[in-house]
Amino acid sequence: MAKGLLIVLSGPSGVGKGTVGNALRKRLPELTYSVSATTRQPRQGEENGVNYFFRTREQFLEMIEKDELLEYAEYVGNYYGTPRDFVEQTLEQGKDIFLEIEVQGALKVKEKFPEGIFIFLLPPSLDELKDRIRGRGTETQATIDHRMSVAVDEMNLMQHYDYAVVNDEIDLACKRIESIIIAEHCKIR
Ligand SMILES: Nc1nc2c(ncn2[C@@H]2O[C@H](COP(=O)(O)OP(=O)(O)O)[C@@H](O)[C@H]2O)c(=O)[nH]1
Ligand SMILES: Nc1ncnc2c1ncn2[C@@H]1O[C@H](COP(=O)(O)OP(=O)(O)O)[C@@H](O)[C@H]1O
Repeated sequence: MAKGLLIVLSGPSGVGKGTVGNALRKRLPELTYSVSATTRQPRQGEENGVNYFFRTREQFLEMIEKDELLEYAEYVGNYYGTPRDFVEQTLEQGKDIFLEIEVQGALKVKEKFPEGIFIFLLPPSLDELKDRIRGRGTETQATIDHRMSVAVDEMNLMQHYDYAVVNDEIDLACKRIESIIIAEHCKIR
């Protein structure tokens, strides 16, 4: 049986990865989504095992030690990582798996899965990006400034990706991602 496709959506904080990822879940319910582990505190409405596996720093370090993570990154003071077994089992079953992760982690996944499909989500402009981070209301001014400076560095890594998708409108961005997945399945390998 052919293996599934590993699809990675990445891009700067606040660009809309979570929003587009959630919209995609509704449009493409047959796609399997990886749930990451993190040491950050749950935000209102977030559920353990659904949005993230919320873990203590000790638990996370143990996952690293046991090599249970496909990749992990420290991002704005917290750890985030992709549980390895779930990704590998999904691909072995011939199903596609979708990861929504930040840029450092995506590049580590690329080293292990160069055949993956790497999609970079872009904001319509940097001003719009700042407005989105601020508008979400989850950040203080200091973390907004930090996230913006990280975002500018992250944009420079776009060249390592296969596709660039502008998140101007959520529906359009989803349609572009859906089209990429369809095209990749039609590709002669
Ligand atoms: N490397 C890596 N990054 C992740 C993972 N899960 C989530 N992220 C990224 O971590 C960053 C921060 O996530 P979060 O705290 O939920 O904030 P938000 O995505 O900016 O709302 C985002 O860029 C996520 O895409 C993961 O498993 N590995
Ligand atoms: N296409 C869009 N147009 C307008 N606002 C958007 C769009 N996509 C996302 N947003 C808003 O931008 C903010 C950041 O989105 P989020 O999904 O949390 O980003 P990320 O996961 O990349 O950090 C949220 O307030 C979200 O509602």
